[in-house]
Amino acid sequence: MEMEGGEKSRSRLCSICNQRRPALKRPKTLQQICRECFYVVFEEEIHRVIVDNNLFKPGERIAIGASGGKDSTVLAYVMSELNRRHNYGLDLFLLSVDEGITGYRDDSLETVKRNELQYGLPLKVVSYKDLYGWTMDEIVKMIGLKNNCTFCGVFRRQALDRGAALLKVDKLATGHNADDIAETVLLNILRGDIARLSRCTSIITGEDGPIPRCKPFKYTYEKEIVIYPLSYTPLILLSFSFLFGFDGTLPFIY
Ligand SMILES: Nc1ncnc2c1ncn2[C@@H]1O[C@H](COP(=O)(O)OP(=O)(O)OP(=O)(O)O)[C@@H](O)[C@H]1O
Repeated sequence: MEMEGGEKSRSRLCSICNQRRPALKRPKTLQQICRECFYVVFEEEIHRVIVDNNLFKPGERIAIGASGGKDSTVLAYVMSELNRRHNYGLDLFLLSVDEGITGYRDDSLETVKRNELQYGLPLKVVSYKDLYGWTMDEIVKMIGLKNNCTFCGVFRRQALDRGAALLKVDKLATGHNADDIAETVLLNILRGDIARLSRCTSIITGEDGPIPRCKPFKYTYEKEIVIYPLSYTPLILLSFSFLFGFDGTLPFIY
């Protein structure tokens, strides 16, 4: 995302439609494109990933792991749009895990509750307190801060499986993006964990477990996920306005 000014940028046109002024340089391809073309290519690339990898079958019930963060919020919106536009025939649900972390998850759950209404997707919240009898705050009081992320990660994984079983879904889609996967690859190399290294880039995992998981954003750059809600969509913009302090201007515009 580079800002440029002056005569040179004014004379350029979007390299896709060749009609409008470019609004951004795509971090992924370095193409200079307009806002309108950006949201079309962003959504269509995800559609291609879904189709080319047979991520879903018509009639399936799919839970979207909804943390209230940017990735899963954009994923919920894009999946509900594509499901309608391309007639995937999926029953979509939002599934949130409330770890019981005061000042963190309680805030982001408010975003998920807004998404439930805005996108018209039923929401299921499963909490550590209900599943395990302990909130994460209570666990930290007992064990301290050391290793608490490891506990939380293991519990969350299990809680997502339990929530998915309660919703009777066929698959769980998560908002893991290309940057997350690159980070995991590097971590596994540093740890020398060959088994995980070979698994961590798969777009579908856990097919032999209770609920297969998939990553429709496997090839999507984090920067583009951040740009997407700013670039067009009124509904999703509403979800993010409090995060970005959106004032009607696009920071990446020339
Ligand atoms: N509490 C949660 N409830 C439901 N799903 C979750 C939760 N936490 C994480 N996930 C799922 O796992 C994915 C990866 O989460 P993680 O926290 O590692 O990354 P992130 O980049 O911060 O994602 P996000 O921006 O969606 O919060 C999320 O996109 C979401 O689909």
